[in-house]
Amino acid sequence: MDNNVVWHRPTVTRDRRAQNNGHKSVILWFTGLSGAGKSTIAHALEESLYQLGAKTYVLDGDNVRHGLCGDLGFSDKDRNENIRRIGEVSKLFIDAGVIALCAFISPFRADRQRARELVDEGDFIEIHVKCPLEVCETRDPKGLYQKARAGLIKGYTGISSPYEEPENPEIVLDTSVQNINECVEQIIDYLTKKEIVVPGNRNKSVNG
Ligand SMILES: Nc1ncnc2c1ncn2[C@@H]1O[C@H](COP(=O)(O)OP(=O)(O)OP(=O)(O)O)[C@@H](O)[C@H]1O
Ligand SMILES: Nc1ncnc2c1ncn2[C@@H]1O[C@H](COP(=O)(O)OS(=O)(=O)O)[C@@H](O)[C@H]1O
Repeated sequence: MDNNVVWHRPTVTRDRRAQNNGHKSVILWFTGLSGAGKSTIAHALEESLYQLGAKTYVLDGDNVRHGLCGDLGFSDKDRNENIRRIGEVSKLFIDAGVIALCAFISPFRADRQRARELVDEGDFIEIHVKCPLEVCETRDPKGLYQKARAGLIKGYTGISSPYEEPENPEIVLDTSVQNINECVEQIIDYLTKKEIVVPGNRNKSVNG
């Protein structure tokens, strides 16, 4: 980085924003196979958090790849860059006081670890959206597994490209067993226990 670029300290800090918002900001990082349910759960959770009055934003692989990451494909290198950019963007979101819900396959442990290391401990909550490949393939909401099996998509995660499961995620959901509401409840319980949000207390600050 250019040595002549100097960080400018804001007066409206993340702590002040949290006080104003009545909740803290964290990164909820959903990782798992395509079709495991990352986007479905992230959007359902966002709906619940929105109803609690929380400021949220979903960053979703399919959407982000239309814009910010529209120049990237699915080689290992492009996936590294995809997750690097999303890590940086999520960091800005939490600085802005927003709960960032990131739904990306993010198949590589090292990429997720790098994203985690961009922020302070406790700010990055890894959620493994677990689901057996056979179930994801049966769901196949976009018909892409079928195309991958037919050899029409090269390097498809779970078929011809690896998925590295998280070793120590903060939260594990098994969408072959738990329904969407149960998954959302489990995350809200976690956020409540960690005093990130205060359900039923829309306007009360969590920071004092
Ligand atoms: N318990 C569950 N949780 C989440 N989704 C479920 C569950 N049971 C069934 N589904 C269905 O599984 C599909 C999951 O698709 P979704 O797009 O959310 O997956 P994804 O992990 O975001 O995949 P991709 O990486 O391809 O975007 C949806 O059609 C959803 O309705
Ligand atoms: N080769 C591929 N591997 C995985 N997903 C793919 C591939 N080609 C297209 N997709 C689609 O792209 C989306 C996944 O994008 P990301 O979450 O952004 O992936 S990641 O691997 O870089 O984290 C899914 O909707 C998936 O169905």
